[in-house]
Amino acid sequence: MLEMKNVYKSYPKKGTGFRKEKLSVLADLSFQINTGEWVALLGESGSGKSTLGRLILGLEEADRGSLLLEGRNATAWRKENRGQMSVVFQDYTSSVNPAFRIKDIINEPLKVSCRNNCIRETTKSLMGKVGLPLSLLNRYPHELSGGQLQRICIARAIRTNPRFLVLDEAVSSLDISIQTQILDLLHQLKEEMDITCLFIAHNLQTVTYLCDHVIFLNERKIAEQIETKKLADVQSDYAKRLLASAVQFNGLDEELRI
Ligand SMILES: Nc1ncnc2c1ncn2[C@@H]1O[C@H](COP(=O)(O)OP(=O)(O)OP(=O)(O)O)[C@@H](O)[C@H]1O
Repeated sequence: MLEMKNVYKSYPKKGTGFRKEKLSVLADLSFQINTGEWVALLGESGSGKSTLGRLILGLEEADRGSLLLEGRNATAWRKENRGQMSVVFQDYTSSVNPAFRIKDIINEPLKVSCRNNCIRETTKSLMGKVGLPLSLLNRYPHELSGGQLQRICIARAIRTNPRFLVLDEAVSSLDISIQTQILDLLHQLKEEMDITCLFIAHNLQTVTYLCDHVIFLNERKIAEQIETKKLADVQSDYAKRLLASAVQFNGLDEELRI
């Protein structure tokens, strides 16, 4: 479905005036995601995960390297497949227009992808799918809880029945019990929909629940890519360290609960 080859990305360094110094964020990055796979992208804060997501979504351009979607140049693919790639961001509040009613927020994607053949869901069935009552449709975003609003963002993301979904820390800012509900919802969507997903995350547990593969991003490069069920066999020092800290944390958590 997606193939990234030798991609480089940098940003101008702030405060360097005319010297035009660059901050290199991704360097010589190559990986692929097969159709139907859910792949987690794990890495420390600032390691370039969201930048990578934005390159895939076409919100930013790589300095060099190539990105293919279903074997086609990504820019051409996106033009030909409007509504077939969507995203859910971490910050559900800023990703909706506060002046829009919920029904208009959910239907926003239809404005850009008006090909009727990709619209298979009614607003009603979509609300059922994300587990929300129809009575919310006439409300405004500030009248919903964080968990409800993130469900609305998910409903909007799947409005056009996309083939590729980017979840950029989509559960990170919700409290634990709501996180669990949203993860269950995503799990259900994974079962029901024919969708390929890049799941950008910090938390290893969310990843093991949802994803088939894990990519560890470290120091601008991919440290390792491995099947989730083989996580115990990671080879790179970075992935080993990240796993060890997660296991330690969970152990502590268990102790605290007792
Ligand atoms: N538009 C931008 N201009 C300049 N620098 C940027 C820009 N976007 C990101 N960066 C820098 O690029 C690096 C990677 O940022 P990015 O947001 O991709 O990391 P991340 O792994 O998603 O972090 P987090 O987990 O904290 O969200 C950071 O050092 C960040 O400050």
